[in-house]
Amino acid sequence: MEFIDEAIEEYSRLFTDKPSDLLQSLDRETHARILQPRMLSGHLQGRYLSMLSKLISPQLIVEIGTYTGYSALCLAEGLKPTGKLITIDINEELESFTRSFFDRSEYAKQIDYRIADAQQELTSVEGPIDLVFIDADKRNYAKYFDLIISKMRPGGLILVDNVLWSGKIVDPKATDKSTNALRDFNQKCLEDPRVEKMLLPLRDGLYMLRVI
Ligand SMILES: C[S@@+](CC[C@H](N)C(=O)[O-])C[C@H]1O[C@@H](n2cnc3c(N)ncnc32)[C@H](O)[C@@H]1O
Repeated sequence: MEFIDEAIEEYSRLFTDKPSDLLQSLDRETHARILQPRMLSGHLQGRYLSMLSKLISPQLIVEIGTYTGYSALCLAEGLKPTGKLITIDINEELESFTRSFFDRSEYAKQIDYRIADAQQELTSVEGPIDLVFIDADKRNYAKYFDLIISKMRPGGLILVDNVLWSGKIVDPKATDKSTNALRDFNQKCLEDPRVEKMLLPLRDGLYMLRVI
């Protein structure tokens, strides 16, 4: 399901800053060479992540689900000069492709790319975390949230991607495990008094959770 009319989306892209040459190249190469390129955040969401990160000016960003690194490079644009971005992905087959783009970026020294299962890796990440982007396996979103919430800086931001799941979230006929897990996750966040919440219908749905 497309949430926004294609012409409106195209107009929005026209009136939004273009991604860097490196990001445009990463987008093209991912579509040409890597399976499931739809997973890449893309132009509009990427610029949104970059702008939020610049507003926060984070010292520590944690990303769960690197894929080919598009969102990581967007989020890194807002890092403090001494800041660090930890990005975790379980898929070692993407490592050399993704690392080659990180290495060519001006943020190369600030990006700590880890090939690991996020649940295990997150236990060793120390806070305070200023900004989190959860964008991995949907069925474990609640576990990721539980693992990071106590490490967040008060006022920090947790962003969660795909929470509308191509519209399946509101389709009563959709009862697969990922859809149900996302419904439970969204409900859990709604009921959690530790976060302010805003579900933004950008792309596939971005849940914005500000830690109180
Ligand atoms: C939607 S993609 C991430 C897209 C990326 N954030 C972007 O916007 O360009 C999801 C990624 O999560 C990774 N993933 C799935 N299960 C994982 C796990 N248990 N631990 C770490 N990464 C996982 C997948 O390998 C995949 O690359």
